Amino acid sequence: MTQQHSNLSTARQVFLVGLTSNHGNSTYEMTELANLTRANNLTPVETFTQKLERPNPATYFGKGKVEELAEAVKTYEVDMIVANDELSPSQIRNLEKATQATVLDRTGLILDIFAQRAQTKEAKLQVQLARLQYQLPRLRTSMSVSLDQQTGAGGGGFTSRGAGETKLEESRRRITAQMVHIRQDLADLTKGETTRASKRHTNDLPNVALVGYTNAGKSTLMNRLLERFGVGADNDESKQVFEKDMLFATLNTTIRQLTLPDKKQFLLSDTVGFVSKLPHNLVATFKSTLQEAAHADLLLQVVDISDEHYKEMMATTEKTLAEVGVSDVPMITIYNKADRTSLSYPEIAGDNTITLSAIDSDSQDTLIQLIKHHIFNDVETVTLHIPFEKGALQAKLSSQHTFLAESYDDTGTLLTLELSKMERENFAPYLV
Ligand SMILES: Nc1nc2c(ncn2[C@@H]2O[C@H](COP(=O)(O)OP(=O)(O)OP(=O)(O)O)[C@@H](O)[C@H]2O)c(=O)[nH]1
Ligand SMILES: [Mg+2]
Repeated sequence: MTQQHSNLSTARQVFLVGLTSNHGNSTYEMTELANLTRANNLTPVETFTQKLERPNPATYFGKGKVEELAEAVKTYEVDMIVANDELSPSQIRNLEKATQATVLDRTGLILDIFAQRAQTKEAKLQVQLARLQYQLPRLRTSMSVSLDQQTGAGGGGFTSRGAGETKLEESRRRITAQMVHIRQDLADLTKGETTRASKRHTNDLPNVALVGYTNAGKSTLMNRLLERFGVGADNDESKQVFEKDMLFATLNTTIRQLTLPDKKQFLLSDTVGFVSKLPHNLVATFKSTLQEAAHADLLLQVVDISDEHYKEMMATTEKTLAEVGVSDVPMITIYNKADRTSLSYPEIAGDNTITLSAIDSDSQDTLIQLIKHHIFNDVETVTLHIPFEKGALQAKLSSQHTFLAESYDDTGTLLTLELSKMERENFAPYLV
């Protein structure tokens, strides 16, 4: 079913439907749903909401509202409805029957967008797996829809049922087998990932991770910092990431090394952005991508301060981070896109907050100072004794530090230099 939606013409008009309740923020969620809908090349023309504490188990909306919706579908000649929640297979089926329109739920919508955006092999496999998981219990619905269309029948008549049942089981088996395959491919890929991740950790450079709501400006900030400080020995380090004014521009994690003018270095990672009610099976399949932040020494939460819903976006980000198990990592909040507001920038408030514009070089400098304050605040002058046979270690230290003193004894070199707490722990065996 979801494949059909991806192939639609750009102008397809749809209705948005959602529930409001006493808790939750439905205005923001419906705005977000409209943005997600546009991101999937659909045009929302009207929004229908109903105040219900819980969705109607059969039809999502209550009876009267469903009738109103069916009327409107006829009047506006709209043939698709997008719901703000994940619906059960039977809710979709019943609502489709009552309104004669195709029903796409929030999960299907987000999965479609992810499928269109996925670029890397890992992201493609992750989306494919999440999609199959979503489709498996919904096979009957999607089949009856496609059968209806093929035969031109109104309601999936009895004649096609026998053949359909067998086909259904065959499809289930095929999908399950496909899922096993994809899981294996992902496991093989992730094995490489883990090796890379552990390499990064022995690399003893501080890890700083950009996180935040989709479209907040994470990739833009990454690129602007790379242009100025991405001068690693490996040319690849300065390679730019994809930035664009669209939801979910980034679906993978990129890690780059930054070298500041005083030789201090750290790793910066950019990753997939968040949205509220991120489908559970997407969170599960993207867990390894989303979890990059869990290993960080410092999080940079990028917030689009020019968006009136920025507070809800921050709450969404924090909720998603907790969901993927990121906790107790220090965080700087970056109020970005200040150039679109009347706020003055760059401006630091306290230790953990900065208002700035990613595209302004003063802002970038101020941000770097703040990052340095966090990750290099615990430097102490120490002396290390590096045995002569550890020449590579000494070379590495010299590429990352300025030595305050250097001398020799019978077995090795004595180096006096400034090291962070983390580095002191890593070099503990060599401390004098
Ligand atoms: N005016 C202004 N625009 C910005 C700023 N930072 C980012 N943008 C724009 O915001 C849009 C989204 O930027 P991205 O960097 O792709 O956002 P992202 O957070 O990486 O988004 P996802 O990858 O979708 O999670 C782009 O059109 C950027 O040009 C800023 O400081 N000021
Ligand atoms: Mg991005």
